[in-house]
This record gives sequence, C-alpha cells and structure tokens, in this order.
Amino acid sequence: MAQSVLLTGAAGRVGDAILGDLADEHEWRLVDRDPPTGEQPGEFVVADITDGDAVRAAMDGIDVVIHLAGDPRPEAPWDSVLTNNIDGTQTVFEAAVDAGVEKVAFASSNHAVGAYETDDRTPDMYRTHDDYLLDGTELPRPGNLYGVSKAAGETLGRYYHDERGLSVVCIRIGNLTEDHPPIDYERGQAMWLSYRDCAHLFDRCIRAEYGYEIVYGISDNDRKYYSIDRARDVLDYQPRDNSAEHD
Ligand SMILES: NC(=O)C1=CN([C@@H]2O[C@H](COP(=O)(O)OP(=O)(O)OC[C@H]3O[C@@H](n4cnc5c(N)ncnc54)[C@H](O)[C@@H]3O)[C@@H](O)[C@H]2O)C=CC1
Ligand SMILES: O=C1O[C@H](COP(=O)(O)O)[C@@H](O)[C@H](O)[C@H]1O
Repeated sequence: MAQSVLLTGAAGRVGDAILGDLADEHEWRLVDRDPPTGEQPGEFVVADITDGDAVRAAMDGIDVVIHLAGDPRPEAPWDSVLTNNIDGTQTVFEAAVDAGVEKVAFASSNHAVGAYETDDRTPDMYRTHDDYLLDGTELPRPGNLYGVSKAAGETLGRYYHDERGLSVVCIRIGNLTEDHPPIDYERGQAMWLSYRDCAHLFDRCIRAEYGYEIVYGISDNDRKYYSIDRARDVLDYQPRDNSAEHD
C-alpha cells in the first residue's frame, strides 16, 4: 500500500537518488529550504527545518518521515551543524511525534564513527585482506563536529523511540555517488552506496517494521568495514551493487 512520506532535504543528492527510483511508489510531500527545480512527484514545501510551525504543518497526514535535511559537509562548522543538524533534527522528531507519525528514518553518517579509522588500522581496513568490521552496536566515535551532530541525531532518535513511542531507524550512510564508485579513493570504495541501493534501502525503511535501529547504508562491496547484516535482517535490505565490479 502506498504510504504518505515526508522527505526533508528533498532537493539534495540523497533525495535525488530516492526520488529517482521511488517517485511512483509512495505519496510524497517534499521539504527543502531551496526551491525545487523542475517537476516534482508531490507537493513541495519550501521551508527551513528549524521553523517549527512550518515543520508541524508539513507533518499533517504523514505516515513516515525520511529526514535528510542538514549540512552534509564533514568540515562544517559548529554553528551550522548545531542549527541545521541538531536543532533541525530535534524539530523534525518533535513534530513527527505530535502529528502521530509512525516511523522516522534519519540520515546519519559514516562520520559518526569516523575516528575508528585510526592510524594503525588504515589503510589496511579499506582493503580486502583486512577483516575489521563495525556493525552498528559500537559507540559513536566521531572524527569531526559534523560526525558529532550525526551521533546527536542518533541519540535524539533513541529518546524519541524510548520515551515518545516513535519507530526510528538511523542509517549511517557511506559514500553516495551516481553511476560508479569514487575513483582513486579506497575509503570511498569500501563504503560506496549506489543510487539504486540507496533508493531500495530507504524504501525498506518506509515499509519494514522496527523499534530503534542503527544500520549501515552501503552497497554490497567486496571490501567493507561496515556490516550490512543488520540492514539485511531488520529491513530486508538486498543491495545489488558492489564497488569491486567497477574499474
Ligand atoms: N551524500 C552522502 O554520501 C552522504 C549523506 N549523508 C547525509 O544525508 C543527508 C543528505 O545529504 P546530501 O543529499 O548528500 O546533501 P545535499 O547538500 O545534497 O542535500 C541536503 C539538502 O538539505 C537541505 N537543507 C540543509 N539544511 C536545511 C535546513 N535547515 N532546512 C531545510 N533544508 C535544508 C539543502 O538545501 C539540501 O537540498 C545529510 O543529512 C547528510 O549528512 C550522510 C552520509 C553520506
Ligand atoms: O557524511 C558524509 O559522508 C560522505 C563520505 O565522506 P568522505 O569524507 O569520504 O567524503 C561525504 O561525501 C558526504 O558529503 C557526507 O555528508
């Protein structure tokens, strides 16, 4: 059955990947502070996610929220991540609970755990002979303030699940690129997420049943230091791409 889905950050790259494959699969309401370019698959609300009134209005009649909006730069300064990523995410979770939304999928990041990539582990952990693996049960270990903001978003999700009854899945997205994995970048190849696997993963977040989860969002790359077992088990994520199959 089609569900009513609110997609924040719809005008960005991850939003583009999701809507590229799923435009006809659900009833979409799109939110971004940047106005749309071209035709959209649903109502487009131009709003900032830190504007509580606008976010509450956008939640009306919504079953599921995919929350992407935020500053995606690993080098983003504290004032930006505090406003866009932490305050904005709290505003979205709070409005979702108030509106009786069932589930929220939160775009977390590999950078929430970037500091596990210590000097003694790298670059081996990016290569197939190495078996170092993070599975989503480890504590956050950010290597920058952007990663801190994503860990904060995951913790907000934990609170809104435990105390406010929301189903929440946090996707620690790897490196999304269109058509092929990053070139000459071993780390990016190990955490590549293809556009079609990205769309499929978020489709599973819309359709699956869960309580509170943290999963990694990468394709089925030969070398991976993030496990996708939890995404497979809980969401029935079945990726089709593998960075090793590209030159
Ligand atoms: N692209 C990637 O490989 C990865 C992305 N992510 C996360 O996924 C999400 C989406 O990332 P991308 O699509 O790559 O970034 P993007 O910059 O292409 O898209 C983000 C969108 O959010 C909007 N936005 C930002 N702050 C906003 C605010 N306060 N109110 C309303 N709209 C706002 C922007 O206008 C933009 O359209 C981000 O939260 C990012 O941290 C996480 C890991 C990897
Ligand atoms: O969270 C994010 O991660 C990806 C991959 O990180 P990078 O440091 O290897 O580039 C990044 O491209 C994206 O912009 C960011 O939001």
